[in-house]
Amino acid sequence: MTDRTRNNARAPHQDRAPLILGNEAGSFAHGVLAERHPALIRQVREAFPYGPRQARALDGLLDEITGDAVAPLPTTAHDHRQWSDWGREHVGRPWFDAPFLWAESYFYRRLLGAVGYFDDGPWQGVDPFAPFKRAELDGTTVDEELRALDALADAPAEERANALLLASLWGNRADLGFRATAGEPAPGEATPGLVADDSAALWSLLTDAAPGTVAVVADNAGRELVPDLILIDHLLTHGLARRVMIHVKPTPYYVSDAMLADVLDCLRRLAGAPGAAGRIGGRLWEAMATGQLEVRTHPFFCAPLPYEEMPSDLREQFAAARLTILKGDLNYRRLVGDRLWDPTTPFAAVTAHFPGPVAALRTLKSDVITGLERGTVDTLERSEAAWRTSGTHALIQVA
Ligand SMILES: O=P(O)(O)OC[C@H]1O[C@](O)(CO)[C@@H](O)[C@@H]1O
Repeated sequence: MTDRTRNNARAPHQDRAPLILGNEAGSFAHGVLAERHPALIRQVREAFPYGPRQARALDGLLDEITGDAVAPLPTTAHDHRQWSDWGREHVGRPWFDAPFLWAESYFYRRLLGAVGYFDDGPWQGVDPFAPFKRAELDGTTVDEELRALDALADAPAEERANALLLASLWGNRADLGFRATAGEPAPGEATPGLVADDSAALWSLLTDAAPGTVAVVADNAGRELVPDLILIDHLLTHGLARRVMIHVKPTPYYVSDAMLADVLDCLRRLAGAPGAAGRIGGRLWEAMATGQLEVRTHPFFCAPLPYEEMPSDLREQFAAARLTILKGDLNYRRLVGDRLWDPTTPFAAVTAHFPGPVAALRTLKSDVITGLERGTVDTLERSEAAWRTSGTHALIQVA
């Protein structure tokens, strides 16, 4: 048992920070529920020639989320019981009054229901976000990013490692959910900056003297997953990890979140590229075949719950890892709790529930933040109003 598994007590700050709800007009959370979700329904409706039943269901969901109370899942749904348990306090009440994390997660579940994702029939398992993910992965930006690997091939190992870590970190900026609202600027247009940088602590946990298993909890597909896979290749080829488990979503979620199909698309994209990228793709393909790289998934990854409430089978997997790398904003919210923390609340305190060493690699795209120095917070507050949510800033935090 590690120190962390023994230290399962609630962080002392846990009960003091309020949960983020969607009902404060002008807040980031309210904007997501009031603007991004309706825009996303319209985009999905246009991206497929859905039949009348699906179109009606999407229109109904649009009406519901913009005015009506939260409706339950149909009793025939495979996960009806689970969601009625999770939604006991929210079903029948306004969408905006629910915790932001719950409302977003349930929205994606309902969207999948509307397009028939779980129903018997030809639309079963058709990812409503696949056209957006595919367009991004096929884009020329990915070509440029892959070509840049050639220049890095001869760089000293440490420089290369840090460049790949930063590429994986900033890959989180390319989140398609951000693009749902027309006219919203793409994240990261301003000068990027790290608000916390524990990269030295991260590397110190990964030693080639006794490499262990590294868990990577992936976030977005495409332009985030490609650099994640490249970083994983670096860990494996330099003996910094004996095995890597990459955890992905079991069903489509938050628009661009990665599933197994997306991992395979990215591997094909890499393997089919010229130069260093192609070699990396070939090695990763082989690593999958030998089990050195393993894709895993779990229903908990689409649950509206913080990691503190993860089930024991997942907890055991993370406890066994030398390091778990959690990618992205949503994983961060679920790691520390979707709460309006004082930004100086220690990251180690709010992640004490996690069963093993954990690193968060995240661009800032929601109000949640912990572990900052007071001076950093003061500078950020003076410099830019939207530093918490615009994706212009990022962090690497380790505990
Ligand atoms: O892909 P990421 O980095 O998890 O970001 C998803 C983010 O999108 C939002 O849901 C808004 O749509 C954020 O609140 C959320 O955390």
